Amino acid sequence: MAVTLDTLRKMKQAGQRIASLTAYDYSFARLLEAAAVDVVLVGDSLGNVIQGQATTVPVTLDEMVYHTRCVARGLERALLLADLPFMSYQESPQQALRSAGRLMKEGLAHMVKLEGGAAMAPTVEFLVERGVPVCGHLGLTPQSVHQLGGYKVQGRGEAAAQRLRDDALALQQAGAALLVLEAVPRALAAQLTRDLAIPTIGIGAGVDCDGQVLVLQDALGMNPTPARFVRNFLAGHDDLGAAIAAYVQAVKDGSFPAAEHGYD
Ligand SMILES: Nc1nc(=O)c2c([nH]1)NC[C@@H]1CN(c3ccc(C(=O)N[C@@H](CCC(=O)O)C(=O)O)cc3)CN21
Ligand SMILES: CC(C)C(=O)C(=O)O
Ligand SMILES: [Mg+2]
Repeated sequence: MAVTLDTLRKMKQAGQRIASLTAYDYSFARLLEAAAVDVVLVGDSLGNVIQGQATTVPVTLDEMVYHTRCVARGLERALLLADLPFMSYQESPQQALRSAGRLMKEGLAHMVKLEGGAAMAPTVEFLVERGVPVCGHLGLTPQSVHQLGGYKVQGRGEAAAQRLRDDALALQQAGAALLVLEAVPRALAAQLTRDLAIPTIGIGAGVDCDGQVLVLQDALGMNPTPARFVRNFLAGHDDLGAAIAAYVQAVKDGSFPAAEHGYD
């Protein structure tokens, strides 16, 4: 049975963890599908791992559409989530709707993800009211790297934690159906996950999120300078399919992430 927004909601309620990985092409999409990955994300991290760029900032909407369409051809059950790239949605709700429309009509995405908090809530509401499922992304938002001053943990300290809580509630209130939490302290992510009705997907946010996501190349040991939250799942496995199945299993049984993959 296909994974839908309703499936994810019910998984949260039942305490079943959501396994997500990125993919950028048909061949890997098939491998993820075979391993029963629940949510396949065509991330703008393709700027880093496909194009070799330093950040996600230069990634274009045309590039996202192309990779999303490639991935779509390899999927059957998984929910296909695609990132809106930098400056394809920040200008106005109308711009966001046009960009999301391309990811869904040409890329065949089921849902789009955008970075940002309360300031993006009117855009989220505009999309959701017009039939576009939206996933939020809070904490370390890589499109803002030049503003954040690097890839650093977010939400440390009471003021920053309160801002993150307010942002999360604003996104949920606006109709977001899913929320990625990146590089935030474990206790804060746990609290957000408890307080929100919508599922949270963590990356460097501890084991208490409703699901986990990693960049595929990171999970396959291809990152020479991995962040703390990365584990190489290819180690000890004979092929890519077994490595991806091990990731799904570790997310489902709560053995990944371990304490060493998170931030206090
Ligand atoms: N291959 C890849 N994996 C990713 O997870 C990823 C991308 N690319 N591109 C876009 C962003 C950038 N991301 C990053 C990159 C580096 C760190 C990192 O090295 N963090 C350090 C310091 C954290 C701190 O103490 O403040 C770490 O050790 O985790 C985190 C997230 C996450 N995203
Ligand atoms: C790391 C995930 C959450 C992402 O946004 C991406 O791959 O672009
Ligand atoms: Mg992204």
